[in-house]
Amino acid sequence: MLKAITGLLRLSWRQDRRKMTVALALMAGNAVAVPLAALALKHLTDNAAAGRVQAAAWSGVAVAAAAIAALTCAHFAHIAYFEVSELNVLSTDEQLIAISNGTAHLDHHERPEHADRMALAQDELQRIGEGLQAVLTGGSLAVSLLLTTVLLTLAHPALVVLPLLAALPLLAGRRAQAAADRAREDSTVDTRQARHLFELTTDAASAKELRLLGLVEHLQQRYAAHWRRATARIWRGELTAGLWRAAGQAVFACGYVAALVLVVGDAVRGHAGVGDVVLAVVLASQLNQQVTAAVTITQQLVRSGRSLRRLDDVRDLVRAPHTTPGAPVAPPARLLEGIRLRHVTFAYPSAAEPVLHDVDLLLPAGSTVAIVGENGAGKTTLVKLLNRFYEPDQGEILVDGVDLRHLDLDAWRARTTAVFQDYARPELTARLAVGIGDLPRAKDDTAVRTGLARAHSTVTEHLPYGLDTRLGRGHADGGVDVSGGQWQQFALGRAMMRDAPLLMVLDEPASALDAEAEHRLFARYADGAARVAADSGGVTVFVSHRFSTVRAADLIIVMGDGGVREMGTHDELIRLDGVYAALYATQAAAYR
Ligand SMILES: Nc1ncnc2c1ncn2[C@@H]1O[C@H](COP(=O)(O)OP(=O)(O)OP(=O)(O)O)[C@@H](O)[C@H]1O
Repeated sequence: MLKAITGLLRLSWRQDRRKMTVALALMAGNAVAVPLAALALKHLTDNAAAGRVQAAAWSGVAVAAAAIAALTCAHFAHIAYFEVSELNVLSTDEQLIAISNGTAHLDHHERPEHADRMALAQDELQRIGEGLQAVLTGGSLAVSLLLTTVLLTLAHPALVVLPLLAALPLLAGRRAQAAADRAREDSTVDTRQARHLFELTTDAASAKELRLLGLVEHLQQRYAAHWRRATARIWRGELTAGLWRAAGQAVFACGYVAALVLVVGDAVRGHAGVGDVVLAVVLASQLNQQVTAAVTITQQLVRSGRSLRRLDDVRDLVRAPHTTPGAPVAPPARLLEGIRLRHVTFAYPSAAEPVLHDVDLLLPAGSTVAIVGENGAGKTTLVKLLNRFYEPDQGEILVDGVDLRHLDLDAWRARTTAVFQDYARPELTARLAVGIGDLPRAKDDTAVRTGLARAHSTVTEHLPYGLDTRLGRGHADGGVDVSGGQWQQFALGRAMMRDAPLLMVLDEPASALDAEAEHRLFARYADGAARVAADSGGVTVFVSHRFSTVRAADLIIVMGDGGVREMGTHDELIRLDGVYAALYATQAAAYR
């Protein structure tokens, strides 16, 4: 908890020192004012009982002043730290984004725990705003408690025990919070499943399939089952937490009653004045409120500490950034030989079996290479290795003879471009949705139009405001919903923004098009690729399931059984009469 407090204070101090100083001063004022009001009340009572009118009047003024200070200081402090709290939320969100994207690796994104931890961190970090309030109120409470203890001891030495008893509800409160948090955590898998099912059943993309397959009721039942399981777990956790809290409060309540009996007894025996009784009654009831508040504050602090630790949980999954052995080498201006995979073996970090085993091949400079193979054969994995999202466990990838691991990663990425199956759908203007393919020229209309022309796309011509059209529904002034095929064209345009890439990956970039349209696209694209290849010797890698498209490639790689099964031109592979020839014949027959 101490780490959470210092972490939150450091974070807030960085946001705005002036506002933090004001807030700290006002909270200190609040801390002192509350017990002082009780002390002033004791004097008021004693003076009134002794008939000292003027002194009683001054004591009355002191009571009023302390009471007003207690009320207003906390209020104005809140105004001072509110903005800092909001900035804290922004700052932790930014940290989360930075951590999640802080490595060139991809594996954390592809692990289910990452989605879980991100969802949890995102949810909980929204509440980090209350963390600062908890720290300041907690600090103020600690000072108040200290003063209250001193004053109580002055009223009767035995009353020093009372604040110690206050520790029990605090400890019980921590146990309670831990139980509630554990239950929440245990239910995240169910909550995530329920959320996914909710999205699936309300998403326009799946609506058709769900109706046709008659799945709606089934999915609804599964959604309800997950939700019920999650809710039951959370309820059990909250019940345990409630029992812990009640037990803690009960112990303190017994001490409170005993304290009052003690002081009243003293007064009856004439050892204490009426003012002392008033002081003890007021302080003990203040203490009760302070303890109740302290329990809540402790819970908030534990939660804030946990929220801050969520950042570390996400950070733990994100592997260290790629390191380059030795000084990074700049990628070649022009490819002369090509990209060679030498005995490459690769297994995903979460899997035991390698997806690629001893793959040995050359993607010649300036060529168009098609990769085919059944689902799960490792085609996408191969192109992910070429982009260095992962690194081979054995073997090496050589770019004109230089190990990819020795190349300056940012410089290599700047010379590659790609369209993946799961392309991004950035809800920006049409211009930016394409332009961000080459950030420095993102707003350059000519460059954007060139990108779209290279992708043979006329997608923006059908939009109401051309390049200025806002895509998607997430805009205050309305946006345009575009189809899956149109999003894909934006992704293609984006990939074509960069001039003279050394590697262009098109991983089923035309899956939203029909076979004929894909074939035409690829044929036209191959012309463009030849032009690019003439400039930079760049390699174009095309992943497709459609053999009519594939046949035009300079080199066709057939993947399967964890490696390359066949390799050659279309004619060579047909002559070979192996897997490719058989699959080609099957697809050709289907189209006839
Ligand atoms: N992040 C990952 N973690 C673990 N295993 C993975 C991961 N990504 C893919 N795989 C597994 O690796 C194998 C190859 O996947 P890959 O996506 O490369 O196949 P593919 O040939 O591109 O398939 P498709 O034609 O369906 O796109 C599959 O068995 C897949 O389940």
